[in-house]
Amino acid sequence: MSIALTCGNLNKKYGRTDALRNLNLQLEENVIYGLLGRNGAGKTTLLNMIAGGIFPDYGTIEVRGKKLGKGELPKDFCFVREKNKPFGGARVIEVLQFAANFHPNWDWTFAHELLETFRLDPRKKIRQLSRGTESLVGNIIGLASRASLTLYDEPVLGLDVLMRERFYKALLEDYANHPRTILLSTHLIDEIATVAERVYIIEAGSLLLHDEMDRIHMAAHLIRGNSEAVASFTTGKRVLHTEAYGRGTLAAIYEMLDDGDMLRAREMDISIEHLTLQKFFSYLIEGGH
Ligand SMILES: Nc1ncnc2c1ncn2[C@@H]1O[C@H](COP(=O)(O)OP(=O)(O)OP(=O)(O)O)[C@@H](O)[C@H]1O
Repeated sequence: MSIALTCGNLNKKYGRTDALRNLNLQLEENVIYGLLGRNGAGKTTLLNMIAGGIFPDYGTIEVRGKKLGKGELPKDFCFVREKNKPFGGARVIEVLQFAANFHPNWDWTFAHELLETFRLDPRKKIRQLSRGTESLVGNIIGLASRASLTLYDEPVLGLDVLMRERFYKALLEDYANHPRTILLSTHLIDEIATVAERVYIIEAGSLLLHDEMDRIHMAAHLIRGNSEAVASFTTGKRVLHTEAYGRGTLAAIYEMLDDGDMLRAREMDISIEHLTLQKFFSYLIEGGH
C-alpha cells in the first residue's frame, strides 16, 4: 500500500472559527475518495490547504512522503475548484492550453473527446458560459490532466443530471484505465456513493468518520420496533441516533449484522433496513458520533 497524501493534525482558525481542528487524513495511491461535510464543515479549507493556497496554523501535509513547505504545490497534481474567474476573458480552448502546460500527463485526445461529451464549444469565452458549463471546463482539466493526485471541490455543483452522469461516467472509465488518487468533495451524497471507494466525513473542522463505501453500505442500518426490544437489540452496538415514534423507537446503527442478529431481530419483531449514504450521513451528523 503506497500513500499518496498524509495530512497530520491540521489546524486552521479564522478569528474565532476553527475551520480545521486536529484533522488527520491519509489517502492511498489509486483510490477515489469522497469528502463529505455540511456547509462550513471545512472541506474547501482542507482542499485549499493541500493545494498550497492556505497554510495551516499547525500540522503537516506530506505528498508521497515529502513534506510540503509553505506555498509549495504538490508535484503532478491538479486542483479543480468551481470558478475559473481569472480566466473570464479567455476562450475555453485557451484555458485548456494553459492548463496543459502544467500537467505532464495531459491527454489532448481525451480533452477533445470531453469537449464533445459535455457539448462545450472550445471557442466560447469563459464569461459567456453558464455556471454549470463553466464548472465543466474545470472538470475537463481535472480529467485530461491525469494527475496522480487530483482534488475536486464540488465538481458537479450547478450541473444538470445528464451532465453529472456524463462526468461520473467519464471519471470512472478513465480511472479504470489510468488509476490515480482522487479526492472529491460534494453535497450530492448518494451520487458519490456509486463513484467513491472510500469516504471521509468531516464536521466542524474535525474528522467524524472515514471508511470504505462498501462497509458503509453493509453496516449502516435503520431499525424499528418496540422501544424495549430496540434498546435490548442495540446494546453493545454503535448507535448513531435514536428517535421515538408512537410506542416504538427508531435507531440508526453502524454495525455489521450477522445471521444471529437477523434471527434475533425477527424474534423481537424488529424491522431492519439498509440506510442510503445520504441518510447515514444525516444520522451521523445529527447524532454527532
Ligand atoms: N477566508 C475566510 N475568512 C473567515 N472565515 C472563513 C474563511 N474561509 C472559511 N471560513 C470559515 O471556515 C469554516 C470552514 O469553511 P469552508 O469553506 O472550508 O467549509 P466547506 O465545508 O467548504 O463549506 P461549503 O460546503 O459551504 O462550501 C466556515 O465556518 C467558514 O465560514
